[in-house]
Amino acid sequence: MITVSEALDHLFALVSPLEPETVPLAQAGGRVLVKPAVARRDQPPFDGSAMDGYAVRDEDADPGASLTVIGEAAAGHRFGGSIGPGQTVRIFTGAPVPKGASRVVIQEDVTRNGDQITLGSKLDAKTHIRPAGSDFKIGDSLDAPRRLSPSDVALLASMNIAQVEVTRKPRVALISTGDELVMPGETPSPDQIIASNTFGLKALLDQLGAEPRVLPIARDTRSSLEMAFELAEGADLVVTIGGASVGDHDLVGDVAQDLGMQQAFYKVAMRPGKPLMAGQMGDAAMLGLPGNPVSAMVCGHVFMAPMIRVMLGLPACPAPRQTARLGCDMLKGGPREHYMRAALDDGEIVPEGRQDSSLLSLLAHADVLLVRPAEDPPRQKGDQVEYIAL
Ligand SMILES: Nc1nc2c(c(=O)[nH]1)N[C@H]1C(S)=C(S)[C@@H](COP(=O)(O)OP(=O)(O)OC[C@H]3O[C@@H](n4cnc5c(N)ncnc54)[C@H](O)[C@@H]3O)O[C@H]1N2
Ligand code: MOO
Repeated sequence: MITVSEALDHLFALVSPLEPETVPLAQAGGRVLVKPAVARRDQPPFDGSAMDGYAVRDEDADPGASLTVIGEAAAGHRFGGSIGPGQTVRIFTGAPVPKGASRVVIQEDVTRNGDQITLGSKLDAKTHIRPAGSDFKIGDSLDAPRRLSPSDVALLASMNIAQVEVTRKPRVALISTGDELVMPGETPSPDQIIASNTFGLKALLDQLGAEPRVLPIARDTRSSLEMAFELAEGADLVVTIGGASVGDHDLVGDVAQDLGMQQAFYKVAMRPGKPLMAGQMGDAAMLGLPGNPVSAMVCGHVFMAPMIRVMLGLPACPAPRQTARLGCDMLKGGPREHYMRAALDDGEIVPEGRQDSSLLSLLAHADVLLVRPAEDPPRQKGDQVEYIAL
């Protein structure tokens, strides 16, 4: 059996960044920017007022001074003239600061009477002016590759970038396998259960920015599996669920190989997720996940997600790990790297008592996957341990 890290190296060799496409900014959130986006203007494009008040010359900004209001500057409407000695312009937040003014006195510090104002006895030291280009300047850029956050999208809009080049979404075909499965909402026979991890993986793929397609469930026969692989035609990644182990009805690996799948590996020294397989199938990468619901979901986070990130043009990295303080003692670990459902509370991590790979309810309640290396020695409360956020 190979290690998780060796398996990831094989998987990264099976995928490469997809081609770019251009999308309107309104559809750019969550997509991966392909090349740096360069600002087409300065922001703000003028020295602007940060407050509602009165624009004044520095020389006139004395406590108690009386000034004459000669006009108004509002957001979108500048005052065309300039301010001379003893003069002021009524100004609002976002308006260009008139020529001659070097500060804005907030209206709370002013008494107005007709076109005369009197400055208060205490003025703050701030200019309340945002200099031109103080946010960004023409030519400043947002670097790529980068998954565009809501804040990034706002920044791009501000840079007057209406369309962006992003990586095409990876097309992923999800094939559930097994005579025991029915789709959610259907009526199972007494021996059947509902396909669950299929939909968990679909949600994960949506979140990762892929384009998942849930195919009809393949039954435990060669012909049904062959048909499912046929339906997966056109996918960049084909993900099968179940039928990966050594039982008489576990046919996925055999059928895939008969259809030309070049196997990269089978079985990984991890728990859960041991009977994982992967390979190249025509133009697509193939990832065969174990059927146990938690195994499939854990492999989704540990293997499928990093593959998708590479296809999106992001760096080839394992799922990011963080560290936390263990909240209890743990006995010696086993021979396989163990991904344990755990609670993380106030910086302290505590694994669930039960770790059977069929228990989805525990996965749904877990905050993180605590990662124990193979042959981990006994651990004490307070030790630092690694985890992957869910
Ligand atoms: N003799 C051995 N038996 C098993 C081994 C082994 O090493 N030797 N490994 C066990 C491990 S570990 C796992 S994991 C499972 C993986 O088996 P398969 O990938 O062949 O999965 P199935 O047998 O098809 O299903 C296992 C389990 O999961 C349920 N399942 C399958 N697909 C779904 C789905 N889409 N949604 C919900 N539940 C699903 C299925 O009904 C089974 O209960 O093998 C062990 N056996
Ligand atoms: O690896 Mo299985 O995936 O332990 O349940």
